Parts: sequence; structure tokens; C-alpha cells
Amino acid sequence: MICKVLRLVPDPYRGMIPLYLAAIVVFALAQSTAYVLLMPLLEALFRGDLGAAWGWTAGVAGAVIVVFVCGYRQSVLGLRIGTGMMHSLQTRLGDHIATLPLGWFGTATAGRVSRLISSSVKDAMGVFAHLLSPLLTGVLVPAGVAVGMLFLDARVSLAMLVSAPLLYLVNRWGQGLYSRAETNAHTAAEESNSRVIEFAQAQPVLRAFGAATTGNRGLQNALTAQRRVGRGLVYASVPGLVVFSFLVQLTFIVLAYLVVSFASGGTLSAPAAIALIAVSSRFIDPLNQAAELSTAVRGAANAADRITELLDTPPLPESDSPLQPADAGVRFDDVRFAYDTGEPVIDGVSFTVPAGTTTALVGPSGSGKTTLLRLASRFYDVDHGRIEVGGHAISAYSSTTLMEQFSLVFQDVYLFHQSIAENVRIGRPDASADDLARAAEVARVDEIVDRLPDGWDTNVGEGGTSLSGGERQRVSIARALLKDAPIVLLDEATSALDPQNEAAVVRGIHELTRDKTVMVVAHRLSTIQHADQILFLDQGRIVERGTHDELLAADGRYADFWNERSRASGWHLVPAGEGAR
Ligand SMILES: Nc1ncnc2c1ncn2[C@@H]1O[C@H](COP(=O)(O)OP(=O)(O)OP(=O)(O)O)[C@@H](O)[C@H]1O
Repeated sequence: MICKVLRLVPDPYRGMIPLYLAAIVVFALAQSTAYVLLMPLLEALFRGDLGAAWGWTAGVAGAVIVVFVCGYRQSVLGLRIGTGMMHSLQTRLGDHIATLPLGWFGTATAGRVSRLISSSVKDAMGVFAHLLSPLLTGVLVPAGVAVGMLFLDARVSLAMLVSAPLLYLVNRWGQGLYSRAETNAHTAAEESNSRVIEFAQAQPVLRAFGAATTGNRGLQNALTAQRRVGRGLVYASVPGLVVFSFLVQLTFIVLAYLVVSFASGGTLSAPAAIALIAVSSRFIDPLNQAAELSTAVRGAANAADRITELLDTPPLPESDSPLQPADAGVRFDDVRFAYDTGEPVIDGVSFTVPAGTTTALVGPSGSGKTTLLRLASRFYDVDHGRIEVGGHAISAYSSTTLMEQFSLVFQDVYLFHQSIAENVRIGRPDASADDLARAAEVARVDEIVDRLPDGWDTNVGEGGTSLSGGERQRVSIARALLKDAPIVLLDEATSALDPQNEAAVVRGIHELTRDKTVMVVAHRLSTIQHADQILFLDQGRIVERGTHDELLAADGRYADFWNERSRASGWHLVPAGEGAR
């Protein structure tokens, strides 16, 4: 159980563990020695042999000094190992999560990650900070007392040693009950954490539907389930503790009975009997304490399992090759892909986007357009086929080199709880103030900054809540402009923007995509019409491809789509070959 936690201790602190354990062992042995020495001390006192009593007192005092020194040492070492382990685990978990494929980030992940990084790590570090020492002491002190008693009264010592296996088995049984309930309680807590996060984030939607306090059935169900399994956890921990505690008291009664019978049988003196009963109580108390702590250690071992499971989740394979792309071309070759659900979403897609050209992805909702952008930037690895950038498979590049090739402008723009300047600088953290100002001017972020109370230093709130949707898009375009990568992956907004934002976004995108390789999930008719190549997707396959004029002339799915969209937006179909450019 403890080994699982020991494995998580980082290197510089691992070296301290032998000294820490040695300090605990000496601390416990010194305690049991002090207790065992009470017996000859009491005997000497009862006999009136004050000289011997002083000698034993000195022995007890020596043992107490060792207890103090080792107690201090193991507390300091335990805290150092525990806090070092907590810091290292939080960093390791954070680094590891950043390398996981995006497919890992499912709906329950927010709650899972937050519980792992906060509560599970704290549970695991608690083993060193405050659990292991009293637990080991609770086992070693009674063992030391029982062995020490061998030299004073072997019969009582044997009775103590015989009770040990029985107590151990009962404790194990209690641990088993507790462990299962603890795992359920943790899963329920993860789920309710996720639902609480969702509840906070979904307030605008809930309020819009008048369901701010009552509408989140998921949260209510999760909290009810958590309460239920929480009660289960209490019920599961009680039987083990009660039976164990009863057995411990029973052991004490048996020991007391033995001592009294030996005394009345004349094989034990009265002072020795009194001293033995006093020492026996020191055998019993630490056992109760150890039983209570062992449930907490079991919880820590479960936490260590969860942490290890996450650290063992394979990251997206990362290349450390210094390979650089030859150009900014993109090629998909017979690519197939399914999300976790297993349903094929991309089904044998092949196409080439020559460097410096624009490819528009068009097709019905759910046909796989956005997925193609995610695959190009390796948010996920393909199940079959190959994606190349600059003449090499994207998996051959280090993730830093690969991401340097892309500017991503997706619809769901996330802004951090930071200033607007910091949010734009995510595109290139070392950008100069001039570059920042230029990108802001092109994407018209400067207009937004001018009206904000603290200008560039205005905090945009979590998720950018203090900006409108169009303004958030402008910030995301400014980020991409500042990054100035050779390939632009663009998911055009489907929703209509007000004229001011629309003009700013169109101008920003025009500048962003100038002379770049562009893959765009296109919704605006002018974007589609001016693309060098249009891919019409349906159910994960390219069903038509060509230029706007070629596809209109083919009079197939694209022509139908174009006619419909043109009618809807008040455009007029122009005969093939006369399409305005
Ligand atoms: N993270 C995901 N996990 C599971 N399935 C997903 C995920 N993202 C998308 N899908 C599914 O994959 C299919 C293709 O989705 P995708 O977003 O690529 O389509 P799209 O053509 O971009 O649609 P839209 O035009 O509506 O944005 C859809 O059936 C969608 O439900």
C-alpha cells in the first residue's frame, strides 16, 4: 500500500526516505523501550529499592530524549518529502496533461483533473507529512513492547504476539470494505466537480432559460449521488474500525486476566502485575490509533493509483528530430479517422494544398470539415493514412516545430483571465510593442482597446466574457497575425456579426491569409468563391473537388449548395465561367 506512494516520490527526495524511515523506527523503539522500562521501575519502587528506581528512571529519561530527537527529525523530513512530492507531482501532472492527445479531454475531465491535482496529490503527500509516522509508530511500539516483555514475562509477551495476526486480518478486512467505498466516493466527487464547473460556466444559458437554480439536473444528480456514496463511505469504514477496536479491548482484557491469574497463582509478584497492566495499556492504545490511520493510508494508496494511472496514460508520440519543413504545403493521403465513439468521421480523404494557396472546405454540418483542420494540426493522430506538411509526415516533427507552422483561428475563441495585451501576445510572447500594435491595428483590436477602461491592461474576464463574440474573434485574429505562421487554419464564423465587427474580421482575415497556405472551413460565399480549390465533403468523404467555376459547371452537390446559399443571402447565380473574381 505504502509502496505505491513511495514510487511517486521524486529523485532528490527519494534519497531522504531511508533516513526518514530510520528516524521513525528509532523513535518507535525508543518509545516502546520507555514503556517497557516502566515495569522494572515500578517494581523497584514497590520494593522500596530507590537506587534501582533512579537507575531505571535514567533509562526512561534517555529513551525519552531519543524519542524527542528522532520525533523532531522524522517530522521535518516527512514534511520536506511530502511538500517536495506535492510540488513535483503537480508539475509532472501538468506537464503530462499538456502532452496527452486531445481525445483524452472528455466531458468529465475538468473535474477529474482538478481533483487529481488538488485532492489526490494532497492525499498522497499526507502519507509523509502526517500519516506514515504515527502509523508505523502504532505498529512498531506494540511490537517493541511485546518483544521487550519477552525479557520480563515471556507468558504475557507470547499472548501479545499471538493476538497480532488476528488483529492484522481484521484490519485487512476493514481496509477492503473501505477501499471499495473510497473509490466510489472519489468517482462521485470527480463527477460533481465537473458538474459544478459546468454549472458555473453555463450560467448564461441557464438564466436565459429561467433555470439558473433549478435547471441543472446533472449537478443535482451528481450532488445526490455524492451524498449517497459519502454515506456509504462512512458505513463502510465503521464495521472495520468497530470490530478492530473491540478486538483490541478484548486483547487487553485477556492480558489483564492472564496477569491477575499469574499473580493469584503466585507466579507473578503484585508490583510486577501492576506494572504489567500499565505496560499492556501501552500495547493497546497505539494499535487503535494505527487502525484509524490505516484507512487514511488506504485512501492515499488509492490516490497514488489514480495519479499513476494518469502519468501512465501514453502521450501523443513526440518526435525529437530537428526536421524542418521544406515549404508550407499540406497533403492528406487516404486519411481515416474516428473519435472515441468509433464512428468513422473521416473516411479515405486525400488532397493537396500547395504552398501559398487556399483550399475551402465546404459541406453539410457534421461532414468532417473542422475535424480535417484538427487533424492537420495534429490535435489527434489519424487512424490510417498520412498527413504531410512541407514534405514530411506531421508526426516526424517535434510538436514545437509543427505548431510553429500553423496559425489557428477557430470559432470557439478562448480568452484567458488576463489583460487583452497578454491574450494577444499568446500568438508570440516575445513580440515587440510595435508588432503588437500593428497586429492590433489590422484586426481592429485597437478600437476595442481604446474603449476599455484600462486600455491594453484591461482584464477580459474568464473566457473573455467582457468582450462580444465579434470582439473575441478580432482578438483571436490579432493573435494569429502576431504569430505570422506560414499555414493558416481557419474556421470561419457561421453566425452573422454586426457590420462593424464583420468589416474588422474580414479585413483581419484578408491580411492574415495573404500569401499564406490556407485551409478554411468556409461559410462566407466570397471566401468560397475565391478559393484556389474547393473540397465538398459529405459524411467524411470528398464528394466533389475543383474551383468554384468547375464545380458550378459540374452542376452537382456543390452547385446545389451554392444556389441555395446564394438565394438565402440574396446573391445571384452567375453562369459558369463568368463568376466574378
Ligand atoms: N470531440 C468529438 N468527439 C466525438 N465526435 C465528434 C467530436 N467532434 C466532432 N465529432 C463528430 O464528428 C463529426 C464531424 O464533426 P465536424 O465538427 O468535423 O463536422 P463539421 O463538418 O465541421 O460540422 P459543422 O459545419 O457543423 O461545424 C460529427 O458527426 C460530430 O458529431
